Amino acid sequence: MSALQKNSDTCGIEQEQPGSQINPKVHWVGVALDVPLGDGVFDYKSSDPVELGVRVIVTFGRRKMIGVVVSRQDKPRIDPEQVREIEEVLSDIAPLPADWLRMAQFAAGYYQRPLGEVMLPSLPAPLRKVSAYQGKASRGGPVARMRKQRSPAPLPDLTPDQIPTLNTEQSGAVDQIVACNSHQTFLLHGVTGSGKTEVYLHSALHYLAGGKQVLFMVPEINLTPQFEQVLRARLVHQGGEDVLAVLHSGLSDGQRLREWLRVSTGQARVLLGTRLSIFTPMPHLGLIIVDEEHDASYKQQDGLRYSARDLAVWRGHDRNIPVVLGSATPSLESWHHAQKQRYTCLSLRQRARDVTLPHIRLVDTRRLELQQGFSPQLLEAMGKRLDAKEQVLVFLNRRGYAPVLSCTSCGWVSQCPRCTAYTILHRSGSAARHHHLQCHHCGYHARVPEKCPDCGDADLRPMGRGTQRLEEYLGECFPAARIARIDADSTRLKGSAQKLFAKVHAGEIDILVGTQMVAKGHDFARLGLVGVLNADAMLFAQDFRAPERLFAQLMQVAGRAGRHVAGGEVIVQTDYPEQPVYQALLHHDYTGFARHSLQERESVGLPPFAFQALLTAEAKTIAKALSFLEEAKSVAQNQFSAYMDMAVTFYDPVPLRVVRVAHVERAQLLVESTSRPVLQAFLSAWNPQLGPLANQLRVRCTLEVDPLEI
Ligand SMILES: Nc1ncnc2c1ncn2[C@@H]1O[C@H](COP(=O)(O)OP(=O)(O)OP(=O)(O)O)[C@@H](O)[C@H]1O
Ligand SMILES: [Zn+2]
Repeated sequence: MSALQKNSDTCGIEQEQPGSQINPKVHWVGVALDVPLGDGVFDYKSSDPVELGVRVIVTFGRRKMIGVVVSRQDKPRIDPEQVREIEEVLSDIAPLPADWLRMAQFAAGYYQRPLGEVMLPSLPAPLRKVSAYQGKASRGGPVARMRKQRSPAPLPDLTPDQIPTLNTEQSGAVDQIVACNSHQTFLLHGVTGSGKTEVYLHSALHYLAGGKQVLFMVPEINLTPQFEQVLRARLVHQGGEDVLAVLHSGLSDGQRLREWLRVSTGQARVLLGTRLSIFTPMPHLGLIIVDEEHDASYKQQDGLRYSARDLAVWRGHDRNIPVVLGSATPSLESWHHAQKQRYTCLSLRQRARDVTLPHIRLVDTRRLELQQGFSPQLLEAMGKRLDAKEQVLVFLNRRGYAPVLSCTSCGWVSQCPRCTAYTILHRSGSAARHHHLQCHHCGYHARVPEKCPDCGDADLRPMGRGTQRLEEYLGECFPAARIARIDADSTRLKGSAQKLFAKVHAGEIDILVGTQMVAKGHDFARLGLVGVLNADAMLFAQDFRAPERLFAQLMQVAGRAGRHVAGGEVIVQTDYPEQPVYQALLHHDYTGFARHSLQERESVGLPPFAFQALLTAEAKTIAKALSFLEEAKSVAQNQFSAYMDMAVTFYDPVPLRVVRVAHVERAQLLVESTSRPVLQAFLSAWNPQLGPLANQLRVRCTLEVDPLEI
């Protein structure tokens, strides 16, 4: 066994106890390390007292690592002879504050991860890399190096556009938010274009004036750079040049460190960031805003699978400050909390500008002849809008040229050799060198075969369509129109999404074709018509959240139409116009949709009326994955039967919808309870058994709490 054993008992963060005994000669501490063992906290010693929250360099096994001191104890929990000395105490930044430590501890417990795996990855990379501190290149460490560098040139002083006067609904909402001087969670439910941003801004300015910091979370920043500019322009007048810091995954390590330091020292007062920003220390935090709170990107999908929105509510409660969750289509979880008066609902029912919500038309495609997926109605409406010099948005949530390539004589279809999935035909431009087949699950690339690999026939045809094919077809239909496609392919290069959106905003684009990237948040001024293709694909998905997601997506994309000029229209093509999702959309009826969906969820005991955790297994074969899950289930039923009596229930292990990805086969086991504390207690007991079992059966497993996709 290595010199460092994992602590046998659960090592939480020390609650400061006045007068607690500390050995005068040796100081025993618990250090959280990014190591997937036990609770992620390991014993070390020091001859000097060490503060909680301080970062230290230690040796773990044979490696040097940076860790965070999270506890001090009278004696170590392993043989004192085996405890190593802390090598270096890093004092280039202040100790991580107590509330940050508390939140990390909460997240580790709630999401069932070792504490070190929560803490360390949430810090900017240079602060957790030993090489940044030791060796020739370190030059005093990353913080000192950064201070020596010149600060980036000051940003141009932007004058804000005309600041609108709040309408009655907006000022009512702001009044309630700013009147709150303790914890309260507000659900700002405002229809698309109702001016939620102004409510956030006014509330933020109020807390800034009171000397507080504001955390403003958004699902994505790359897509909405103009929002950052607007925010900056509005804030500098109150908070000075340095007021805004921005954090998202597109920043370099150095940029991220700089922004993190500015916020955690209290210098920058507003942090605009994506989900990772929830873990930034903010000494004067006074308000948290979560825009588009329903957005799935608040949920991290690997490593620590946390929900930044849920942690925001926790943090607000812990710091005793208000939290504002805003959306035109709140998640059913948040809506349910509001219905139960746990959250305070603030409603904006009207659009802020003098326009109504767009008119929605369902085009029944059952008996229609479609041309490349377009109904005659949609094409005609597009023509009219273009003639009137308005912009048109065509929404299809599928990138690539066609979802599969197929042989007309033998029925061969293009399949990924590594996954149970088709390869997608990609074709940007007409030259054959721009054509290839791509797997959207594992990234596999292949050239397009000249003839069928099975029968040799040369007649291979694309089946179905993606955004590239729509773009091509629209070019033929509307040769004079300037068309832009915005999807993950067209925006791969850094800055390209910004450029494309800037062109749309500048009126240099007539038709915008895009995936869900174009659906959110954008305040297009000239967009008159939105056309939605192939929404039905999401209608009958297995996941019980699929209708909720579809409805939110349709409401959001529809909400891009007619925001500044009257007469906006949305055309949704469907084979199932009678479906409740479409009927609710037709009437812009979020409330009705939510009521109906919650009733349904309640009657079958699904979230938010139940709490779930998902155990996923990955193995060489599906049989192995399934047998691990069976074994895990029987461990639960045999060893923890008390929880089964307390309403913890298991579904059967099942293969994932796409079973094999990159040669790995996957299955899942869903656990559910009507009580969150009971589920939590059960998971804490069960989870430590899973790692050893998985090792034994040569399976990789992950446990996810509150999974969004099932
Ligand atoms: N009080 C107001 N008077 C006039 N215009 C306003 C007012 N408040 C906001 N606006 C304008 O209304 C438009 C929509 O506002 P905003 O983008 O904040 O909507 P939103 O509620 O965030 O919508 P979505 O959920 O669709 O993103 C913007 O162009 C904004 O400048
Ligand atoms: Zn693949």
